[in-house]
Amino acid sequence: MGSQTLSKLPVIDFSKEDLKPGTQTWFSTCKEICQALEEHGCFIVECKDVSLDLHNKIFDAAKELHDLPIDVKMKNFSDKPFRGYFSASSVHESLGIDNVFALESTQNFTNLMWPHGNDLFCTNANKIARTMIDLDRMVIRMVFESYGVEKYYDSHIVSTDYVLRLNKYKEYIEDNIGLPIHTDKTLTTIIHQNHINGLEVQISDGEWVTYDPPSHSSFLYFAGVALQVWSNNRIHPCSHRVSLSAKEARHTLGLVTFHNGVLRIPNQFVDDQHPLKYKPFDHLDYLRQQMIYSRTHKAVYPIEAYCGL
Ligand SMILES: O=C(O)CCC(=O)C(=O)O
Ligand SMILES: [Fe+2]
Repeated sequence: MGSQTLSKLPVIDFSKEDLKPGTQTWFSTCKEICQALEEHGCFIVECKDVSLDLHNKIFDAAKELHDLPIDVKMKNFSDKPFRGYFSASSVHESLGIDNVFALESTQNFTNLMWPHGNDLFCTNANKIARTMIDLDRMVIRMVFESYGVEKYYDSHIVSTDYVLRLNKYKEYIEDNIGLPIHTDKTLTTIIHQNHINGLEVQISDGEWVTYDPPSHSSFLYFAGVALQVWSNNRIHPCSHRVSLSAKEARHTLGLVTFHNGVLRIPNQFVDDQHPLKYKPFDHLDYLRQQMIYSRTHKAVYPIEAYCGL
């Protein structure tokens, strides 16, 4: 953390005092965000909202969670994809707090994991989730304003589901693949990590770049496939992976968002140069079909095959 070298990933500063709707800083930041999403599908955000104390406490709490017995962690079940416990490799484990916008969900999750309660976990998970949701909403608002579709912002937010994932990658032993190369099947993903690097992102010229957060208040923002569909292909998710090399476990928090219902492409994205690329997109159905497809074909279900025109 705290690399002084110039980042190859765009870094967007959200800590400026005058970053308020209508200001010059707001407009220039909106432009930077859309450029970053169109060019790379991701960017680093520097926030001012995460204290070092919260950063440390949430990762202590995440460690305590992952130290629970496996049969307890597996109680974190959901019939919807990407919401409950899963393990993507021999060194990876992930739990999810579904509908994390509601404090009650974090309380229920905490009580499921610790029947005698764990206030420290609940309070800090709720705090970091609120920060990440606010960040996501601000980015989405800026994206909608930039493309001149702000009238759809409120209904879009109402239809967004927020899930907080708590990921652990074991220390490096022999297999260094924490998460294989993928693009996110979400609408958006925000990653916050402890002091162990490992997330690598493929930028637009094909180069793989390690995410080295500038501070404890940094986040990596990713566009998912649903944002690609929504933007009629203006925005593309980028490939990324997690590689392990450290002798210590890597912990990350991921706020993943999904569209609840059918996502339609705003008319503003369609013209002679940009013909309509996709049918209305049912995100949950796509995730379910994607899981079935990947099991039978051992490959990702291409979005064009699912709902391309
Ligand atoms: O944990 C990380 O660093 C990345 C996680 C990720 O890529 C994902 O959950 O899709
Ligand atoms: Fe990812």
